Amino acid sequence: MSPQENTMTSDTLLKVEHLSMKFGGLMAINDFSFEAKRGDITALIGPNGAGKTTVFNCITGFYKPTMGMITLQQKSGKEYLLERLPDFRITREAKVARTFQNIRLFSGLTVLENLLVAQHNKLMLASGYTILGLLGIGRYSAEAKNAIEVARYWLEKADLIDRADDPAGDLPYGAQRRLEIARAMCTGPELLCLDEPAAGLNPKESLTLNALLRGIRDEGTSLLLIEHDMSVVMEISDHVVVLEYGQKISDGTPDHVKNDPKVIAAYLGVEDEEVEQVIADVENLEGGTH
Ligand SMILES: Nc1ncnc2c1ncn2[C@@H]1O[C@H](COP(=O)(O)OP(=O)(O)OP(=O)(O)O)[C@@H](O)[C@H]1O
Repeated sequence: MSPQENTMTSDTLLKVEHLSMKFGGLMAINDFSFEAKRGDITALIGPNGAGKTTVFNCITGFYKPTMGMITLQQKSGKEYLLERLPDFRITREAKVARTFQNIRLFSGLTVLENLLVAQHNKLMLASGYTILGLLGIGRYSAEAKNAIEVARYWLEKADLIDRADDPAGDLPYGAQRRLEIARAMCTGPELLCLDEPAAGLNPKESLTLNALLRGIRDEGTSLLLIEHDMSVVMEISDHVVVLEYGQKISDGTPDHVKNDPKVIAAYLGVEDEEVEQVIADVENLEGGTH
């Protein structure tokens, strides 16, 4: 491993350095480094099995990496070494929220209740963990009111306010995805990690999702997403990082990555020496269609 350089600037939100993750004999992530800037939507892409979810699981504390360092710098300048924290502290203190590939809502609770459960920690703290606190004496009732305001705010943003009292399980698939994102936002994250948010969405739902994600970024929460839907990635990302076989093969703007021969080769599954031929073929095809 090369010596660590301290290149954190005030706009660096997340810095992943020399990350490696081994499962038995399989090196799923191999010396992977990248940075995500505050205020950006950063996309992590790559073919199936490239290691994207493993990177997410290391950032959010579900896995402890075999090697490497993951630093999160909050707006206040406070830094957290995520690889050293248990997952609940990554959520609560470092303020990293996530959603999963499979929807994980409380389907029997209403849409609003799902958002209030997300704020449970804050409410319990305000109660002082006492029965008098819970009965509304002290800070609890003010916090409970605030929790409903926060929930309302994100329901409006996610275009779900009309469904607030319906069971979450009754919502269409795309609306459930937005509810998961709204629920994560109720925890007030600095970084929101989304694992394939557009999976299974129809084109209209996909557009609504794009608008929600841009809105979240514009309000000051940075996003890191894994996504297979390239139209979503190219449309909303500020920065794209590409993984193949656990290693970084490209890193830059959507336009840079889209035209990178290594990325084209990885997605088409061709050998490096065949890339130039593939690009020439693609250019010929494009020429033929003008
Ligand atoms: N808990 C685990 N135990 C053993 N191997 C694992 C584990 N998690 C992931 N892997 C392996 O690590 C490699 C990377 O998997 P990962 O799920 O991170 O890829 P991915 O890029 O997210 O794939 P996909 O796009 O298909 O979701 C794969 O070979 C996978 O089988």
